[in-house]
Amino acid sequence: MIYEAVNTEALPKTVYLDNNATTRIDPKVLETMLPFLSDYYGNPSSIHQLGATVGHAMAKAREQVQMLLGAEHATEVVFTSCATEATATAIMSAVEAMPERKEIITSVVEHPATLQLCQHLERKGYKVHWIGVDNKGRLDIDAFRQALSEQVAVVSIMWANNETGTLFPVEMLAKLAKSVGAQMHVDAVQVAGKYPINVQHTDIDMMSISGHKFHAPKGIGALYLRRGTRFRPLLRGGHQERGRRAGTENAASIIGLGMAAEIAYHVMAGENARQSMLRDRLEQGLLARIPSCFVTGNPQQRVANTTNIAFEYIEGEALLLMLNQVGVACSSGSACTSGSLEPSHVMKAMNIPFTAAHGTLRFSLSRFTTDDDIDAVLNELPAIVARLRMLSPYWDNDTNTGSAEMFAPAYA
Ligand SMILES: Cc1ncc(COP(=O)(O)O)c(C=O)c1O
Ligand code: FES
Repeated sequence: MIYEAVNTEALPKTVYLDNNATTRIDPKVLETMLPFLSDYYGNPSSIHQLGATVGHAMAKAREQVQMLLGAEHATEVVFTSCATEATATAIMSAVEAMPERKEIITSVVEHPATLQLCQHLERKGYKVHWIGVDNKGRLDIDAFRQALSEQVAVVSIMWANNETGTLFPVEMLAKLAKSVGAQMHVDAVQVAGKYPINVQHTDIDMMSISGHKFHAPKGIGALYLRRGTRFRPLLRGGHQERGRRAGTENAASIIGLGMAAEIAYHVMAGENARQSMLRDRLEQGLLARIPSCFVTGNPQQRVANTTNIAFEYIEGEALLLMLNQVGVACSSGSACTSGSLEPSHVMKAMNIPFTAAHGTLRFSLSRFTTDDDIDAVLNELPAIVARLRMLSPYWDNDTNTGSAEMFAPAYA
């Protein structure tokens, strides 16, 4: 036997609250894709019927994504392999298209796709203005204004933070960027499909989105590229995507992304109302049942599906493992940083105390989240937190309170 199929029957039923890491593919999306993984295998660049069929389906997908983003033209949508590629394309294009400008503005709470690239460019000699946030995760707008000058090639700021869901006022920031002639790139990965976007009526030049965050497959993304934006491709080669992204297209995933965009567009308003009710019930239920915990980020300005809660004096990793044992999947910090013992860069940037930053859990909902999922967490988590606190050196079981100084008077 060449391969062994995964036995999905063996998978336990999961209460899946990790949708900011990735989402399940919507069955309708999968159904739309399947013919393009079997019968319709032509190359969309070919002249013959088999290729043209794929080309037509991709054109429809481009229009579906155009609609989700509120773009003026479908040709402003460039399909990429993921949002990381879209972001790299946007930032590298801006610095290459305007070589006389040697500065970049970004924030300290970006996803590693942006952070790591900007750190790389810093090592290459670019001046990067790292804009900080306050303890609610709100961007320091004064620092942002001060960093603006005609030396800035690109401003790259996320719309919603993947760990806390906190929204940044990117439309206003885009206006400011435009006033100095800088290009504006927005990482809209955690907003697309969850929050209305109408890019046409903004000064945003470029925007990255990722299919797997809204029920399309992993490994497909798109870059919105406003018509007239000075541009240099990251991948050079064939003429695909009008020369803006070479490489034979991932046709089936593009078609899946289109369908996911169309579904999200239609269900968004209702789902936002439904998910924010579920999210608030989860949040308020946990805050009421568990002492010494608090919500991080800005509850007044955030996407509807996310809550990030710090459970003080215990370890997020231990919480995750124990939740996993009872079939609940969520995450601690962001999936990409969870291999490290350091608290996430987002928690550090908000100055969340050490004893709380280590115990943060992110619950992120989707349109597949049910009332029962919320009940499962409300039923299981209080006892898990209590059990872990009994073992915590920072927790006093007599008074049922914690303290950073209890056993470790000096921690850095
Ligand atoms: C805010 C944000 N930006 C970018 C990415 C990267 O997306 P992709 O996995 O498509 O490269 C993610 C996903 O983890 C994200 O949450
Ligand atoms: S790669 Fe998944 S949260 Fe960043």
